[in-house]
Amino acid sequence: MVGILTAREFFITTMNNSSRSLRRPWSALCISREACRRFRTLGTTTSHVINVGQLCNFSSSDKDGNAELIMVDSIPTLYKNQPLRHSAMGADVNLKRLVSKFASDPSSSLSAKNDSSSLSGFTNQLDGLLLPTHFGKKRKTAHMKKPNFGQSYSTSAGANYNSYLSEDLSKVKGFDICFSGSKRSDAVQYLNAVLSTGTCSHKFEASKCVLRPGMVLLKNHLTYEEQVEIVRTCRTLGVGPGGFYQPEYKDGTKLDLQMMCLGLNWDPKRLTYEFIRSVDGCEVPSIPRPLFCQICDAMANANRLFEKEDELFEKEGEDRLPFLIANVCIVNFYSAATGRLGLHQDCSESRRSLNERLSVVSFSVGDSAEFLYGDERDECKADKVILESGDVLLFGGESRHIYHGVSSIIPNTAPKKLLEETGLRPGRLNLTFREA
Ligand SMILES: O=C(O)CCC(=O)C(=O)O
Ligand SMILES: [Fe+2]
Repeated sequence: MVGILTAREFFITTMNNSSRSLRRPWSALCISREACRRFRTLGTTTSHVINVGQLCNFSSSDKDGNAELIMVDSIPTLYKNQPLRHSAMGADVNLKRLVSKFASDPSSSLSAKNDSSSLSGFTNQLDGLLLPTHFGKKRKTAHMKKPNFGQSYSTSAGANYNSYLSEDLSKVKGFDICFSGSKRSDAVQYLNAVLSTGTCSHKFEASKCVLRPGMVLLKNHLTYEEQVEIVRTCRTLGVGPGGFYQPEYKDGTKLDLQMMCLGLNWDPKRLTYEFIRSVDGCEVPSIPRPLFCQICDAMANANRLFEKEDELFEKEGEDRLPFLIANVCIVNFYSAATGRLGLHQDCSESRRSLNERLSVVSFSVGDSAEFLYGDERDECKADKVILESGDVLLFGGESRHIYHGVSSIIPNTAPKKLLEETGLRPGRLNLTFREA
């Protein structure tokens, strides 16, 4: 039940009370920490304001209990008090339309008339409103060739490439998830060799399935363009301050992956979240706005699936995925050779987030992973699913506290086109979003 408007400094999200986990109708204007600070000092005209961590929600509802898009004064009056009349899952579509209109309407750019001087700092941030390019865009079916698992190639470039598979990433300083320069051309040469073998299979039908109550896998949910953008964004952030590093637990054991956190930092030594990264004192980069749209889209899609099941089996909807307002994104890069993550529960989040069993949303990009999940910390008893590039996995509600982990990365399984276009190293990028 969500629509989202991405601008440079804020986004809008609405839900209605058919989202049972939420149990109250609301609509919200959520803004970045920086804008939020300004907002707090401004006051608003909305019925009530709730502060959730670094986000502000402004909420109200119409008499039917549906969400109403309430704009605060700094937002153009154009859509003020326009009720979103919709039933259940139509909300996101309507709001997207509304939001597109809002974003494309020249009269919606904030005029000085409406602005008190104290608002101008914030309203400046609304200039150049941008809708993410993937909004409402039709999914393209990619026809890409893909090698069989474990296939080996005997070109000299192939040999080079395979040697990167066993590269010891702990020695890489300022870790770059992508190749550049001559390494990149070697990799491309290798990929061309792979593509010309003709042994690759097609894939990429978007599909979805409920793996267990509260756990949904959206196959090939992220478009190819989104995957490219995710690699590029993570690469840029990853080489900067607060970027990728190889973390370790309290006992000094290193994790078999490179990690970077966005929004808040997760400290594997203390198993808590922090604003400043204790390992090196770096500030934590923000979560890039387009990712919020993708999370919301995935949540809405997953819950739609539950709704269908409910209709089919006349159930009451207790399997739904409680909605999160993500303020943390943990980005892991697993090398194809050694990347793994033992079975664990995600339990560093706040008591509220855990008690309400708010969903964790996970994006996979690059090589496929063998993902294990189950009720016990026992790999033998765990179920296994392959997560491929573009897949989105959600677990919340009844499945929020499952044990899960990555037993291995399957080499040579990333979409070749993605590797060619981005230079992504052999391995897998995983982004998990949570509400801390
Ligand atoms: O890589 C994955 O799919 C899982 C990551 C994960 O569980 C975590 O970061 O807590
Ligand atoms: Fe996890």
